[in-house]
Amino acid sequence: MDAATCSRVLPQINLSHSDRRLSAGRSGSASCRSSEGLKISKQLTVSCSVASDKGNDMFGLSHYSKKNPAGEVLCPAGVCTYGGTAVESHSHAEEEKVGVLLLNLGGPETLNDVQPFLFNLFADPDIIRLPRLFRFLQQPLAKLISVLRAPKSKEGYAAIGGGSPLRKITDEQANELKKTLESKDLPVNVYVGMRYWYPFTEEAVQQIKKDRITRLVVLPLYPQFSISTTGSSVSVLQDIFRKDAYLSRMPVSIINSWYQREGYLKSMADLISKELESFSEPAEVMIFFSAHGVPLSYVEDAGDPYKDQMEECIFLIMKELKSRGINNEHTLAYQSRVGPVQWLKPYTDEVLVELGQKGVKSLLAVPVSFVSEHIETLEEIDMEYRELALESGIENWGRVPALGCTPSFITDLADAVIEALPLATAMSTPQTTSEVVDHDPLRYVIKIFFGSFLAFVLFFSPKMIMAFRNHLI
Ligand SMILES: C=CC1=C(C)c2cc3[nH]c(cc4nc(cc5[nH]c(cc1n2)c(C)c5CCC(=O)O)C(CCC(=O)O)=C4C)c(C)c3C=C
Ligand SMILES: [Fe+2]
Repeated sequence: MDAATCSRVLPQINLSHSDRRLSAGRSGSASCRSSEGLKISKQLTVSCSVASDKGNDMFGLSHYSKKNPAGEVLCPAGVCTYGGTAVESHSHAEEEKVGVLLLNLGGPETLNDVQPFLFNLFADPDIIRLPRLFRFLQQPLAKLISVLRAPKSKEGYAAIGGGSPLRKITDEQANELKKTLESKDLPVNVYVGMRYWYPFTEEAVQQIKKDRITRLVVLPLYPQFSISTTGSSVSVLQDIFRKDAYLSRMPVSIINSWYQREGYLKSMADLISKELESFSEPAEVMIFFSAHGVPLSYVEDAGDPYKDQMEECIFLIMKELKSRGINNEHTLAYQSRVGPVQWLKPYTDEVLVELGQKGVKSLLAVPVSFVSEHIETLEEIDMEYRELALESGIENWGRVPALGCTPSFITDLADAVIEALPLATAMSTPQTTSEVVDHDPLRYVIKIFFGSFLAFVLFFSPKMIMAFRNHLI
């Protein structure tokens, strides 16, 4: 187990752990924009908790925010600020130093990174959601699944050049965003914090603290909110912030989702219409939106707004295309399922086969849940799904590139930051009752005892093992 994996195993992440990871000599801090802090002379208005309520109501998603175990306002759509007491900026006399923190998933940079990266991913309780009783099994299970999954994942990463391009692309987006904000008279430091690989979110936050940032906008690079992506990254951030006196007082504004922004929708429509032109008969092309899936239980049991937001996003992109006279047929399907449970349907591979059988001859694949090229665009869509589509009778295949550093898109992100900045309030939250209860040793022993018994029955039943073998190897 390397230093990264080891530090991930620690149940409570705090800044001293990330210190250790930084000193392990990896290049994590390189991505943090730590240039000399830039200053804003104008005094910013500080918002109050009304902003978060508005965010929830606006999208009708307050059911999920109520489920936040810490009892905090975590609105899944729009800009979210913290419901606690609005804290004014650190000092009226001091000048603001604004930071923007881009949150992303992270990806293995070499084939040797693949298994520890997968371990970090499966050790995330927002990715494998075990009942409370089984939580202590999270890390052994993550180890088991990451080892089982690694050979298939390595094949995929080998096929796209031996590692994920995510870090490079996210760094480029950070640079472009910084330049664009500067051109709009907002000097900022832009930081990159990854959830499962370098530079980890903890490292970025460490740098934010060192740079004495006084106001922060958090921008997850996922257009739609899911518990498994933005939700997970924001939880990590909350954990770090609530344990640190300086950070817990810092005004923060989190942009939980931004799929409904006009600039994003127009940028997507631009890419789609441009790509349609490469077909001999553009009007005959089926526009095939392929989104990363999530297990069905996220939506049905946990109230994940991801599916609703995805469907609304597709509706809005198609509306924009229609306003430009593009009236092609379209469909939405979900890709990249992992493990033995049911995921959001319809599945991309099954729909491609059906469309081929129905006589669709031209198809344009549009990755829609992520804004960078990554393994699931470069390998899964460009190689696996393309081959499947051609075998199924589709003759003309195209794929829309991810937004990456498309200027109109970066400009829209910059506008989103500018709009979110005045809404920032302190993130400070007290420790929750459930966290306190977890420290009761008797309850802990009882949980371990019954949990082990149930886990043995469940995980080592032949059905379960077959399910993992079928899907994971
Ligand atoms: C909106 C985007 C994403 C959602 C939702 C999401 C949920 C999710 N993912 C897994 C399991 C894996 N994801 C993997 C890679 C991966 N996932 C996303 C995005 C979303 N995931 C991206 C951008 C990437 C690629 C990173 C890169 O290196 O390029 C992987 C590893 C690759 C593989 O083996 O297929 C796994 C595993 C789950 C279980 C999940 C929801 C619960
Ligand atoms: Fe994923």
